[in-house]
Amino acid sequence: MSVSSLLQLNLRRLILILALFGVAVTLLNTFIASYQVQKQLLLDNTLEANRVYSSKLSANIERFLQNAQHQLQFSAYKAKDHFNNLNWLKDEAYRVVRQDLSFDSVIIVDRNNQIVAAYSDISSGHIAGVINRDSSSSHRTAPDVSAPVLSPQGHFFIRISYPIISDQGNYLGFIGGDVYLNQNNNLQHLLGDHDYKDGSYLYVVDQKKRLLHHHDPERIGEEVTNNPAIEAVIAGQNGSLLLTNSKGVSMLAGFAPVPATGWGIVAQRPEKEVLNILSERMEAVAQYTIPCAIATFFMIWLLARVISRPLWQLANSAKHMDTPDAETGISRIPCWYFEAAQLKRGLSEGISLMQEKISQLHLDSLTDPLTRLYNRRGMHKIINRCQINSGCLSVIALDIDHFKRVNDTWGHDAGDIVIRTVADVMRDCSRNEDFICRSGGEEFLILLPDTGLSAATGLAERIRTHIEHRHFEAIQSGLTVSCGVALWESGQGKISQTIKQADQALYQAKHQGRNQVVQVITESCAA
Ligand SMILES: Nc1nc2c(ncn2[C@@H]2O[C@H](COP(=O)(O)OP(=O)(O)OP(=O)(O)O)[C@@H](O)[C@H]2O)c(=O)[nH]1
Repeated sequence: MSVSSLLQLNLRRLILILALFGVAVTLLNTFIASYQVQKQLLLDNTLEANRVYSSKLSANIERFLQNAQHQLQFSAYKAKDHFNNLNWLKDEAYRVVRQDLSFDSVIIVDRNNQIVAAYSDISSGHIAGVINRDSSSSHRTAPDVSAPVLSPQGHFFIRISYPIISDQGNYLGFIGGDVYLNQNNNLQHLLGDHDYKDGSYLYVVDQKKRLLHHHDPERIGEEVTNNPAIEAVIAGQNGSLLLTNSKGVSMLAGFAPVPATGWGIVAQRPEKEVLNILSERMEAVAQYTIPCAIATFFMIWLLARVISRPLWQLANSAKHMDTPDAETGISRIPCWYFEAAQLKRGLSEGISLMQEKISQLHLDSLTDPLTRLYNRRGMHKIINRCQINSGCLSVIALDIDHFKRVNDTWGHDAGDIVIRTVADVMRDCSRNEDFICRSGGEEFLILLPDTGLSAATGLAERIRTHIEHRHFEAIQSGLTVSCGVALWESGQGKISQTIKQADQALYQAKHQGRNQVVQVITESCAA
């Protein structure tokens, strides 16, 4: 197949190109729409999941702090009755630390801010000292959660304290429980119990934007600035947003404040991790879509073939419209849809009309329009055909006598009617297989295949007699004809020679007085 024929557009290729274009655009649209929708969905879901997670954690921390305060409240209530019993106070400090993992150390302080009892469960065993409760403060009698404090050992902790009030309502001191932010305690369990496999993590900041909890221990205590999530959460907001963190990584952050402490909890996940999931999903979409698209394209290719086939076949048949079996060929083409069927009908009608016209033209070219007898061209065709046949052929040359007088007397139109009537008589008297030709104005030739001289002469006589006794309406009278008859036998020479002989015999008949038949005597064939 040449390059130019490959580049040539046809219906099948046009349908295929259209289908390919349609399938590609649809696929692309599906992909883009699916990508955008899924991306937005994943981002929104992740943001919401982080917001919910940080809110839940915030509520748990609040509950933890309330529980811790309840514990201290109970101890303060008991301690008021034993405040002068140092052993009891030490046992109480020990009990509070050891009864669960709420506190890492406990101190009991008198009204002069002097520690009267203490117990620590952390490895270094230190006591952070009296902090954060100013005895002159108006808050001295209220329960309290301190801001994060850096211990002399460099560890952040908070102190939850509860005042000890005597039955008379006098302030005796307070009991304080320290919770270290890097120790094995309940608070740490709440913050640290997270799965970081998908890149998610959380951190906690205090009001000074310092990191109190972070999966990277090196960053604890670091002050974080220019982080919109931190700014929002320490302002007491609960929400989510897409941000770029201090390392330049795009993060999906959800945040919630802890009202009791003013802390902010931020749970976040790298956007890249979410987009990785999206890529995997899009690959899955492609895996489902592409085979379907290929199948669709294949179906369209098949359909294009089926649609274009009748048109191809009709076009090919139209190239051979002039052949006799063109119409049959077209009628066999299956046209299963309306337009092709219409085209087929149109072609069939066109072919039959054209063939009718061709036949008519062919007939017209061989016949004389006045008499519908063969003209000279038709006559030569017949002679050529007869020439190659074996057997014999008789020739009658016939001429209307004194026809000039008919024209002169009755006019040319009447002359035409006479010529037509003579032709009809010749047709009526001869056989179907005989050929009657109008060889000139009022001259005729009758070719009689396989007919001997006497039979031919008999026919000529019959015609002559018929005309002699006929009344011609157009000229209000009768007329006569003269005939010359000759015989041709195969191997004898040319038929044209025999025609000349018949003409000579006719001339002789005219010369002898007209209205007679003269035959050329040669060796006759069987009549
Ligand atoms: N009406 C009519 N006349 C024709 C036609 N063809 C030839 N003629 C006339 O036929 C006449 C032939 O005349 P001539 O050849 O002189 O022969 P004729 O008068 O028949 O005399 P003879 O043949 O000797 O008997 C002419 O007058 C032609 O004009 C035709 O188609 N129609």
